[in-house]
Amino acid sequence: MKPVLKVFTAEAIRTLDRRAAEHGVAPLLLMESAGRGAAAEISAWNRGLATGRVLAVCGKGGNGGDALSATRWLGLAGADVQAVVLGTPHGPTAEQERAFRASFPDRLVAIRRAAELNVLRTRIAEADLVLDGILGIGLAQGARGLARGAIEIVVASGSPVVALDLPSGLVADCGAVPGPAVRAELTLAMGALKPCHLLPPAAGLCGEARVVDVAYPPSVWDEVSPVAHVVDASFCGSLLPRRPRFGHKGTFGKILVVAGAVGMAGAAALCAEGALRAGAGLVHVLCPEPVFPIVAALLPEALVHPGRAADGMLSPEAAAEAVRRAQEMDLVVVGPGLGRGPGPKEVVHALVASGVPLVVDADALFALAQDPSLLRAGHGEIILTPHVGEFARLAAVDPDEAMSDKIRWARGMARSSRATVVLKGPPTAVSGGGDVYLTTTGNTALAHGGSGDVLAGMIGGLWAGGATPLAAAVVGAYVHGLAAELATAGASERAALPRDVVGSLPWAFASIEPEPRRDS
Ligand SMILES: NC(=O)C1=CN([C@@H]2O[C@H](COP(=O)(O)OP(=O)(O)OC[C@H]3O[C@@H](n4cnc5c(N)ncnc54)[C@H](OP(=O)(O)O)[C@@H]3O)[C@@H](O)[C@H]2O)[C@@H](O)CC1
Ligand SMILES: [K+]
Repeated sequence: MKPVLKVFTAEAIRTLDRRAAEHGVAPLLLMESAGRGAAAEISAWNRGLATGRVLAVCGKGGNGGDALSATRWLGLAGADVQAVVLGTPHGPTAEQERAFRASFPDRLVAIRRAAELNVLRTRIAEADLVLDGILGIGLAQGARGLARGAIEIVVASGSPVVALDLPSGLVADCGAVPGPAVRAELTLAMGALKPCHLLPPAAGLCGEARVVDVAYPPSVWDEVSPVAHVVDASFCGSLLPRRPRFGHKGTFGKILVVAGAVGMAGAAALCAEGALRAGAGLVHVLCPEPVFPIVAALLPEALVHPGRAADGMLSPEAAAEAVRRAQEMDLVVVGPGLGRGPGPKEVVHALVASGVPLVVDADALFALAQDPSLLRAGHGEIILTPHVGEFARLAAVDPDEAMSDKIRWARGMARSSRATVVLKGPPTAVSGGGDVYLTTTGNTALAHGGSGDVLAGMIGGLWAGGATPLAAAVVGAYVHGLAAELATAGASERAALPRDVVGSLPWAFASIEPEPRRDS
């Protein structure tokens, strides 16, 4: 079973182009397939706009050539087309310019200097739809010169924009927005998605992203490695641990949740419920004695143990009990609502040093960040589940950098810490140090305190049930997002809470479970 969508860097795309040329497929052939495919996609997306007044804004590079080709095809199908070309095109883009002029004489104007950009302002005011072909994967930093001026005019116009390959001004390989950038309603990624189509904040400028087929010989796809995979329901379904028909609660895994503090009992309960609803057979909770009755009352299915407490948190003396109980379990989820202080720190350190399999979340990540050498020292199998802020603290990196380049950061931390890293979304990036998997399910219902606690529990539940750490992390993140979508079907994302999401998990899992749901 393969993940649906592969994500490629600009460098990988250039390799595809090179390999295609070696197979005798010239750049102009690729460009023409891209342009024609884009025109068909635009027509399917909005026939009204596609047959109205269409203006292509074209750079001198390959992206401009795509726009010229797409616009020529829209014109041949009846649209009223115009093109503005910035600078002097070269290579296949010059061929596209010739072809456009041949079909539509007097409909193409070339701009050579910034002083001439007023022509673009006038044309754009008359257009129903703008095709953005100013810059594509050729941009590695903020746009300069004519291209920058044109981007600013497109942005100021407020016209509906379809971006070819990517909105001009974005850098293909990450989610950073290094300067002025076009905001598109539809982005037509040529051949494959690039990281900028998925990672914020750039992804927010792409609108709907669709992939247009480019005429690469099929075999060249096997010659380049994707930088990430976007997973889907059938892929996640194939990773689900099996549930033998005659299984019992002992078959499906025993988990210890070490969580909770005064004022944060709910975190422990949500985490334990996530574990149970992900299929764990038995879930024990070790929480500070003062919150023990609350956690027990919140979740009748869990076995709750009062731990020694100080300042409303587990005390350093609870560490020995945590390790003792952990050794009787398949794995431990530690961190939700644990609090920050000497007790939680001691408990986390003791669990890491004991070598038990661990899902490390929330305040346990904080404790780890106080002493990152713990992760470099010997430890058992670990899944780290940081949000961007927790990741930034752990990796000593700027949060914006971690967010916009999370594919690279998730893989890097997985390698340096020998852990499975779940860098939470949107999208969530999961890596065990090799391939990176992106889950794009979910919505803003997950932006409520308590969501992460549910996810950490789910990942523990899947892992204890027999999934590999990587599979548990991928499936957990995917299904958690799916449950948020189900919880908000016909309901508001602002009002759907983590307990609604956790309550939707039976249906979210059902939607990915392969048939038959149980093995005999
Ligand atoms: N096989 C193919 O050919 C296929 C190509 N395809 C299409 O081609 C696109 C890639 O084409 P590309 O490589 O020509 O890059 P592209 O994004 O058009 O920009 C190049 C221009 O940008 C300029 N420039 C650079 N930095 C800049 C800056 N900071 N600020 C301002 N300008 C800057 C640079 O100027 P220069 O530095 O040369 O003066 C150069 O003129 C790709 O995204 C896809 O759409 C697909 O159809 C598939 C087949
Ligand atoms: K573009």
